[in-house]
Amino acid sequence: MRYAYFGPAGTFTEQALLSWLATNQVDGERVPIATVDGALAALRAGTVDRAVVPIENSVEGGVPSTLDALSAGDPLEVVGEVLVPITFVLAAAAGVTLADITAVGTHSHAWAQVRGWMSANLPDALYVPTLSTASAAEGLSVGRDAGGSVSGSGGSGSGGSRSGGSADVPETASYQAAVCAPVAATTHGLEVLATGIGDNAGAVTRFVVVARPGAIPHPTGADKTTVVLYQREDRAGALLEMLEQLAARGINMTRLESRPTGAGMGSYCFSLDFEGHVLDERVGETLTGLHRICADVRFLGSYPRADRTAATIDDLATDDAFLEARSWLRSLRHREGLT
Ligand SMILES: O=C(O)C(=O)Cc1ccccc1
Repeated sequence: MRYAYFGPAGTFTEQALLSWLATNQVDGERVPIATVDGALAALRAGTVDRAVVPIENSVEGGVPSTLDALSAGDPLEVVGEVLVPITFVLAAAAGVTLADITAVGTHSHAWAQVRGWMSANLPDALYVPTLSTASAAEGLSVGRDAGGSVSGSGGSGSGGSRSGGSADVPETASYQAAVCAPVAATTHGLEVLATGIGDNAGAVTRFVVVARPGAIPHPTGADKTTVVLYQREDRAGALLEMLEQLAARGINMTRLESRPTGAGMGSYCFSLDFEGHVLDERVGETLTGLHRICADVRFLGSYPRADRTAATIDDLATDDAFLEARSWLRSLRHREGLT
């Protein structure tokens, strides 16, 4: 199976993919793609079988590019999730010291998680955004000068290419250090100037394994479902009405985000994860309720939880409770001679 991942090699996303392959004891070809959009586009185009992308961080919250790319375009479905503890290092070419650093390159989510360390240790350093943490490290590696700009013919930097490699590092990039995973520093022959520079030692990022429709895994009892809800009209209580559909069936929500639809100021959709599988009765009833009251419900998959924590199901929300209630209604109608 071919797995696209948000690359290049050495990203946290590659670590997520490696962890997924090891946990599931499967082999897979790893295909690095420099953007989340690009990885999902390759999946939609059928050049890969799965795509692994970051969706949520315990410090920074949702990853907008992923949420938006899943919400629009040809349908895709999440078939698994992976949790990766995040440890950042500050890496630079050999010989560079903290005193030499005037600018630091990294992914925006990484920068947001090292702000405290930066303001204590490199308060004047400029932030240079890069497509990923590993591409920041790549920009400092052999074949480039110490300023992170392209030397010789290695990479055009002119954009256009969406696949891995160096095309995402602009020729004008100018930074002397990268915030990246320890493995990215090693891969690109960089020296580590500081380790554990994240402001939150327990930071975890959640990655999803995405497939084209038709690959939903069977229920395990410890599953999550992801949907995007579009409200019918902007009016008081619309979000509450949607969430009531979950609450009334005893469903625990694990993520909720509002995202602009792009249709105009104030037009939002809601991206959410909740416990349970589409084959669970309480989830099925919730989805039919949401379908009834929403303008659109985009189903984005049911999949086993990475932490394998079984869903907490109230006695009144078990499959048996729903089936018993449904058979009660059937017999009532039958008794009345209506069916
Ligand atoms: O840039 C990377 O390495 C990624 O995989 C995205 C990311 C960035 C920062 C924290 C977690 C994931």
